Amino acid sequence: MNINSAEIGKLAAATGRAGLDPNAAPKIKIEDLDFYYGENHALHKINMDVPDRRVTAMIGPSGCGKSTLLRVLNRMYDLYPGQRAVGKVLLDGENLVDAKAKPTVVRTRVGMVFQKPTPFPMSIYDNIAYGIRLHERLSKADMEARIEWCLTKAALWNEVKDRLHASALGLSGGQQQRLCIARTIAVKPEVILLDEPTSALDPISTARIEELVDELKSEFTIVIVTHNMQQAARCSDQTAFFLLGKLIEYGPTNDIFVSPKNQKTQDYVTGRFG
Ligand SMILES: Nc1ncnc2c1ncn2[C@@H]1O[C@H](COP(=O)(O)OP(=O)(O)OP(=O)(O)O)[C@@H](O)[C@H]1O
Repeated sequence: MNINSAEIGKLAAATGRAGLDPNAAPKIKIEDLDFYYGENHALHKINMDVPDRRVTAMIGPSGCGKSTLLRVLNRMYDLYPGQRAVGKVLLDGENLVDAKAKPTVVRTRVGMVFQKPTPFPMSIYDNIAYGIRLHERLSKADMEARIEWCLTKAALWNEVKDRLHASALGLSGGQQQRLCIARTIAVKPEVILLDEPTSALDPISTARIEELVDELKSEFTIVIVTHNMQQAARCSDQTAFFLLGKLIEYGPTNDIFVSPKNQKTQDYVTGRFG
């Protein structure tokens, strides 16, 4: 895609951003993180602070390690033998990649939404109740209240409230993705990871998800991987640019798009490579 840097700069500068409190502790502190797929050294000494209740975008060309880093943040790699992380990922000070941290607990605190909507082949209600029941025992009334709460947060309640017991597979792609976001929110995570959440969606559904991200950041810390420069410029407060498994530049989104310090960042955000 040919990207107009002036246009993206305007987008980045125009988005209302609260700015960071320099005294606030980061929600996630990544320290000297390396990651290996067997012999393949995919991430190299990543150091990065993810601010609390802000949107952090990860950008970079295919294969630079964005999804790998996202998968480290909720211990997804544990499901695959031979994959290992070395270093620290501190969530409020607790090292998530330490052997002592339980992956199931980590995944409750750090939820993930994937590229393609992945509803379970069951009702809308059960799609959400399923995850809640793994962690909590709620009365019927409390379960119903929780389901309404998370569907409202995911901007889907009005569209589905009269068909909660219909199959989730009957929803449109954009509605399915909002259901997946509702399902993630339902267990009250602290961090939400979004891996190219709109790449399978049409422009209207994409706009709704972007609005939703903006609303959700008042309560959740959000990390989004995107190939869409306009989306990163529109949605995020902080942007991290990766190349070949290394973090090249990280800072306020306006700076990354308008006045990057590194020539490689400049080349990427202006569409000169990648
Ligand atoms: N399962 C795997 N086994 C071995 N190497 C892998 C595996 N998954 C990814 N890699 C390698 O790790 C590196 C980073 O890949 P990753 O998927 O994190 O990149 P990415 O930036 O998310 O790319 P894309 O934008 O295409 O999704 C690449 O060199 C890739 O080939």
